[in-house]
Amino acid sequence: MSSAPYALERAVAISAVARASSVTARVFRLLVTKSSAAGATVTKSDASPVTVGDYAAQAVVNIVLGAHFPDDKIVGEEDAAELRKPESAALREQVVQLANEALSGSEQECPAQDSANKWGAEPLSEEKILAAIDRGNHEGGATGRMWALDPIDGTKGFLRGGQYAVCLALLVDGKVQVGAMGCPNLPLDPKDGLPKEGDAQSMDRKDLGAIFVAVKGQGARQRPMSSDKEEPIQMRALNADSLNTASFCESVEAGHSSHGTNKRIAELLNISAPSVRMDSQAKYASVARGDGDVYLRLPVGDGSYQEKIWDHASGYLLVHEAGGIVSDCRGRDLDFGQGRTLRNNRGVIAAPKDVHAEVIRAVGKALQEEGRGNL
Ligand SMILES: Nc1ncnc2c1ncn2[C@@H]1O[C@H](COP(=O)(O)O)[C@@H](OP(=O)(O)O)[C@H]1O
Ligand SMILES: [Mg+2]
Repeated sequence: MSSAPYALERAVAISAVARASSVTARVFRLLVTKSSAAGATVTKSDASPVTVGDYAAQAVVNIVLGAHFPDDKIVGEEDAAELRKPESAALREQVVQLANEALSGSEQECPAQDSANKWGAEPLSEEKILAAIDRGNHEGGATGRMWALDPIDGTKGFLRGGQYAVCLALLVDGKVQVGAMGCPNLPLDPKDGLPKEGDAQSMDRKDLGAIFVAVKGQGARQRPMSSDKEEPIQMRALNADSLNTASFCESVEAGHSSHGTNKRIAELLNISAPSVRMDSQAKYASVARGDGDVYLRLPVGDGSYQEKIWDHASGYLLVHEAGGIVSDCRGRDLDFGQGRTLRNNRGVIAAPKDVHAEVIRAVGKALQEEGRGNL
């Protein structure tokens, strides 16, 4: 193991994300109905895949973290309250089984050196799995060590067979120090193109699945889901003269980010390429490796929605370490030390560092035009 700062945290985060990503990919395959016919569509049988996948992935990550860093706090999206209800018995059983399967996986499947299985060789009891899920209920804050976890970010993408991400980040005194993101449906090489959503054959492509990892001050890298061959990644370096050649990405969901405002910002910047819509923090990974350049997440309506720290922490560090800046729509740094939400920020803008200020000027102008200059 390297002696670089946060080397152990980095390795454990990769391992946790790899194990959790294998759970989510398995859940998708088990619980959706899928025909093997060419071009067949994937349709989900009900809403349960995401629930089972979320809980099992959060249990796995929290158990791996707990085994290595028992004193660290965890701010996770899920808790086990629903799962503990008598009527959830069947769901609970699936979660326990899936989590135990992922935790017993061999080192080959999860090459990040936690094969010692510090949680023990025996399957964990139902109560231990539920308690592990509930370890994610920390309130966050500006002091100490804590992990932010989104076990399935981009729930809607997951259900559609589109993009989703398992996102984990270590915050120390409110600053992101380590970020790891598993993107099971993202091609390793962007030239291969995104899989067609919901297309069974496309989902079985062997070139899909990447883990992105960054440590503050040590750069950003990507690696395949199933090997430890890492490559550095970098944003495209844009300047004022080339900004009009940029491409930008945004959420698929019109309720999560104002598509109209995003479009106007692109117009103001003379960007003519249409937006790329993608679910989850895979957007951060995509711009961090230069598939696209700018990520626009302009709030809808009065901007009262508070973004969640687990929806941005790992992506924020990836982009910073790949040569970019991530801020809110006024250009303020994201403040991860305010609890479970980014309550001091509104919206999110990620761009290469030399053009970020220019993008923020266009954001301000577009919001003024809409009478939302006070956001
Ligand atoms: N009104 C809103 N504005 C912005 N983000 C929202 C939102 N409502 C939900 N979200 C968040 O948007 C995330 C998905 O991001 P994206 O739209 O980029 O795919 C969701 O994460 P989950 O899918 O983990 O619930 C959810 O936390
Ligand atoms: Mg999320």
